[in-house]
Amino acid sequence: MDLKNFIDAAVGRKKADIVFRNGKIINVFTGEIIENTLAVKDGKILGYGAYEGVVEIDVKGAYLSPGFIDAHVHIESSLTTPEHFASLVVPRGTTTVVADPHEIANVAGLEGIRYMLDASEGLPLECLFMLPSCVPATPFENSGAKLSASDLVKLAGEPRVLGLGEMMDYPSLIEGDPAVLEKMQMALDRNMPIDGHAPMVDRKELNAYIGAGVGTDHECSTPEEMRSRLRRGMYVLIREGSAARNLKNLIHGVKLYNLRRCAFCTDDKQPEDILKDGHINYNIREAIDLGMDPVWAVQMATLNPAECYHLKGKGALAPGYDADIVILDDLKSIHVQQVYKKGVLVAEDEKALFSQPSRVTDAVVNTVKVRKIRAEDFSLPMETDVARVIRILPHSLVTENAVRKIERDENGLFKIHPDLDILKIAVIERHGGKGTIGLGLVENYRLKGGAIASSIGHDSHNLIVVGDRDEDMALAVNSLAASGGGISVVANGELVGLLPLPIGGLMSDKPAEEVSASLKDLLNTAVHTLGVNKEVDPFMTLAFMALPVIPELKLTDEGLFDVLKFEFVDLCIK
Ligand code: HPA
Ligand SMILES: [Mn+2]
Repeated sequence: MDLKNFIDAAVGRKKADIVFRNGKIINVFTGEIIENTLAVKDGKILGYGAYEGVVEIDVKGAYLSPGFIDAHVHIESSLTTPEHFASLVVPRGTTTVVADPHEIANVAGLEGIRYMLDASEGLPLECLFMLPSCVPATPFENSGAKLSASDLVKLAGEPRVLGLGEMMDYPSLIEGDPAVLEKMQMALDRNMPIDGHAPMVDRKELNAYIGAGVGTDHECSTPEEMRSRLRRGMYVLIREGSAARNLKNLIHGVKLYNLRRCAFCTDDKQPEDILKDGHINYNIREAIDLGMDPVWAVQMATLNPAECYHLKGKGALAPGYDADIVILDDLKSIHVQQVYKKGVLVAEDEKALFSQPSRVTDAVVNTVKVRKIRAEDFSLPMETDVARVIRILPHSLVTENAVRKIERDENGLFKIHPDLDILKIAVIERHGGKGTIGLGLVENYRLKGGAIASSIGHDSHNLIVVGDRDEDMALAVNSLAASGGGISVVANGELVGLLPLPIGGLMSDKPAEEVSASLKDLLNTAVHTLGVNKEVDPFMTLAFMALPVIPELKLTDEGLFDVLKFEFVDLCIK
């Protein structure tokens, strides 16, 4: 910033670049809403007062808010590249995100993270990154990369790298695992923030976890869990996404005294949910609808995450701060009229005024490396007719470890029974490694007469397929492998739906609206042609079926995993 220019404009010796007149300015430092003129110079806020500007904008009584900040997001979960993700969220008021690229990192390692840095360069959405601390998420799966402290440190100096990403392997941290402590030390030595992920951890283990340097948690699901973290000085990121929705349960846990340590995040939000409901503006609106003071809600989306991640000059409309400004109709609808990024108009009436095509590198395409899968790969010999079945729960990432009687054919192989809602599920290693295939059984998905496959399988992103016909399962997998990854639907031997996700097997290079429309078509096909249970999001459910850190029973490419016992278990019960 040119100091002389700023000072001349601030004292009025020179004109401001832009002046916003007749606005209600939301002051997140004092909680006031101040009717005044707001002035901007060289992309910075000059402040309030009787300014004249080269450009004068009469906002006619609208509210002026600092740009919204998503405190924790996996951009890849939007199924779109950073360029198209920006076009999706900026018009809804989000001007900065703190992103954890562990999805693409599990597929393409450091080159995957570099891709996210390059693809987000120069966008009106400021994408700041946390280095993924758990790649792979656990030792019980085969990912496309393994990242140690000596790997991560190579990116620690990047200007838009903030800190260390969600420390999901909290058992190893609490046990003092040397490799985990080395990653922690790398961040601590650089005074970098460290994100947490520690559902149900409490008491002395939580003291150890926080005292070692972990500063945030977005996995709280109850006010008690929230309180236990706030009491220990942690920031609590209240999550409202497509997969996990904790806002309603937690928002009343935000009190005047702990407000400053509370922020909003989305974690994982699919394009159609962002198009339908919004992004961080949705979190703000929901909080206000549930009775929260509007300025509190705005502060949780602006100043608090900025302070949490040491984002100097962000999160408020104050002298010298970035002119990231969101113009709102009112403090009820939180409808966004216009968005300014560093003083430049970048969105109006929920439409982006910029367009940056996807910039893709070789490191993140052709990442599905798997042999041709055959129907017989899914034949399932069963020693007994009692099995451990993954029972899917509606609108949840948690599954139940159910014991069920199953049918076997004359050769002792698992046989689909028309009256039993028990399907085969498989996880296939696809990074060109061991080619391992984990086989299991799943209940309450309710698919009939086909198969669904996906290359989104948190966090190792191996291929996941569910079905009641082996040939269709093979066709579903081979179809998405041929498109470099994606989501495929097969019914009665025919491929009836395919959403290519050629970037890492996770993201499309197409605009969000197109991706959303394709996903909606696939969803309709899954429900209406294959009869998949409407209560479960067929693709999101599959996406988390291989994540062995969320209870109770999950499946990785190495086999069936009891998350509570934290060990592999047999499919058959003898
Ligand atoms: N979202 C995406 N990836 C994850 C999550 C999550 O909530 N938890 C562990 N890996
Ligand atoms: Mn993930």
